[in-house]
Order: sequence, then C-alpha cells, then structure tokens
Amino acid sequence: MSESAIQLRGLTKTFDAVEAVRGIDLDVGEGELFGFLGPNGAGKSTTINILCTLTKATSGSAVVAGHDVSVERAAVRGRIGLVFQEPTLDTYLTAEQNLHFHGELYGVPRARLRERMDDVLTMVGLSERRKDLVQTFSGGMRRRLEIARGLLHFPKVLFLDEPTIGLDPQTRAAIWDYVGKLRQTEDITIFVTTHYMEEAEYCDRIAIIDGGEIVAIDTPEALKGTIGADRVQIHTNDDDAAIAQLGDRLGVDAAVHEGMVTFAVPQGAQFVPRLFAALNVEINTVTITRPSLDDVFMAYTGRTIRDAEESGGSQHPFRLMAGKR
Ligand SMILES: Nc1ncnc2c1ncn2[C@@H]1O[C@H](COP(=O)(O)OP(=O)(O)OP(=O)(O)O)[C@@H](O)[C@H]1O
Repeated sequence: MSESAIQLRGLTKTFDAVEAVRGIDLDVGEGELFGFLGPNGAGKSTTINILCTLTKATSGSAVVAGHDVSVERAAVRGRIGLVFQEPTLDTYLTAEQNLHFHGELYGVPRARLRERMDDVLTMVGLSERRKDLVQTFSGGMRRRLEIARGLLHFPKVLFLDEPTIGLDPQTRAAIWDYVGKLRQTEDITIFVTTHYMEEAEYCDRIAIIDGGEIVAIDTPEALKGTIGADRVQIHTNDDDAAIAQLGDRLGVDAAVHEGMVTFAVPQGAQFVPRLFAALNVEINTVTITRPSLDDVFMAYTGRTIRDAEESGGSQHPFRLMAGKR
C-alpha cells in the first residue's frame, strides 16, 4: 500500500451513554477507494464527521491527507471534499452558480475556476445542464452535481457518506460509474460509507463496522473467500422443529434470519437431498446463495445487515426527529 491518506489510531466517540465509535485503528492508502460498510447506527457517519473535522473525537487520533483533524482543522478542510447524506445544494440557483459559490468559498483561483468547473461538470455528465436551476434536476443529477462540487477545489480525499441513498437501482449504478471514472482522472483517495452490500463490491477494500467497531477488513473478494460456505434458507411449517432436527440429525447450526431458517454449509446444492431426507417438517421453499458480503457480515456479527437495521436502526434519536429514512 502507498502512504496513508487516512490514519486512525484508537479513535472513539461517545455521546452521553452511546459509544458510537469504539476504538478504531485504520490505514487507508493514497488512491484507494475504501468502503465503510455497516447497518444504520453502526457509527459510519460519526467516523466520517470526525475525519471531516465536523465532530470532535472523544479520544484517539485521526490524520487525514497528512494533517491531524483535531489541531489542523483548516488544513484538513482545504484538502477534503465532502458529499453528505442530506442534499446541501441551493436548488434555486443553477448548477454553475452552485459550483461558483463553492469555488469562491474554497479560494479556488479565479483563473482556474472556470476550467475546473468545466472539467468537473463534464466528469459527472452535466455540462449541458450547467445553466439550469437545480430544482429542475432529478435526484441522481443532484447527487452527481454534489460530487462535482466536492471535487472542485482539487481535494486529496473525497468523503462520500451514503452517496446513493434514496436513489433507484439504475441511478445508483450510474453514480458508481462516475465514481469509477473520476478515479481515473483525479489523483484522489475516496472514502465511502454504505449499507448496501452490493455497492461495497465496487471498493478496493472495505471495513465492516458494527456497533462502533471494525469487525473485518480486507478486499471484498478476500472477505467472501473466508466464508467457504453457501447460505441455505428454508421456509418450513415448523421452524423450531426444523432447527432442532438440523442440529440433531445433520450437525448443522441454524437460526431464523429474515423470517427463514438459515444456515451455512460448504456445498449448498448437494446438501438439499440430505435436508429433505433428514427433516420431517414441511419444507416449502429452499434458497441457496453463494457467499456474499452479507454472509461475511453475518459470520462476523451473528446477524444479517437487514436484521441489524431492524433491531437497531430505530434507536437513532436524530433520525426519529428528522424523519430520516
Ligand atoms: N449527535 C448525536 N447524539 C447522540 N447520539 C448520536 C449522535 N450521532 C449519532 N449518535 C448515535 O451514535 C451511533 C452511531 O450513529 P451513526 O449516525 O454514526 O451511524 P451510521 O452507521 O452512520 O448510521 P446512519 O447511516 O444511519 O447514519 C448511533 O447509536 C446513534 O444513535
């Protein structure tokens, strides 16, 4: 790995009784597309807010683009680009006016601003719409404009907090396409948070975060490789009996996840005949899936990301107040 663009040591953040971030150590190399994957409430936004100097850590250290976030805030801010979960564009201004305002705020020299605006608008495919009011833009176009704005002042590190939240699958794929392209043209490190498993696959490396801690970190492929088993989910007419019989008769540990009896075995398809032979409950459907990042999440945390969101997601006091998601 090249030099660290982001370096965290023992980072913690406590809000009253909530330990949102619990001792994170992390090195993100220059030029990496790094993903922070975890359910709602895992501590992703809090970590990003610390890295962007918007929140102070309770303890530990964070260095971003060579500068300490707690004592060199201005230096950090000048070297990072930010795209928040919540849109922050001025919708009654044009795309160009939004960029211009940001460029002035960040002190991009006038002589370079025009050309840079052209470049970033082209990069996100919005050149043609530059003179249009943002209020006429779709959700995907707005997000692309936010990414363009985040890049305007030549940041070394770009932070994207859930960049595709609330967008339809096609637009989400398009956003990742633009992220891929900008990596080719910009000399930049990208730190992205997501709770979409399939989106984490775009990253060079990911950290799986749960309950404020990193529980696993590696390339998506390597993480999936550690599982070595298929996931089998069955619908039955008696889940308790099915779980007991799976354990007693086949030596398989099963539990109910997402409303289905779920377990992992090395060769899922070959296992099915044994399953029907051994269980005397009614099995209505069987689903077999190859290891995914969700299985990695389950292997490290004991639950699926969807279960985690259902049990913990509603505890966010501000989400409730703001009606967020
Ligand atoms: N300002 C705050 N005051 C009190 N508790 C907070 C505050 N911000 C976050 N928390 C709590 O810290 C924990 C982590 O929240 P955080 O927003 O960082 O999670 P997240 O993984 O980014 O989820 P999401 O994507 O939904 O924002 C949660 O339990 C949350 O309720």
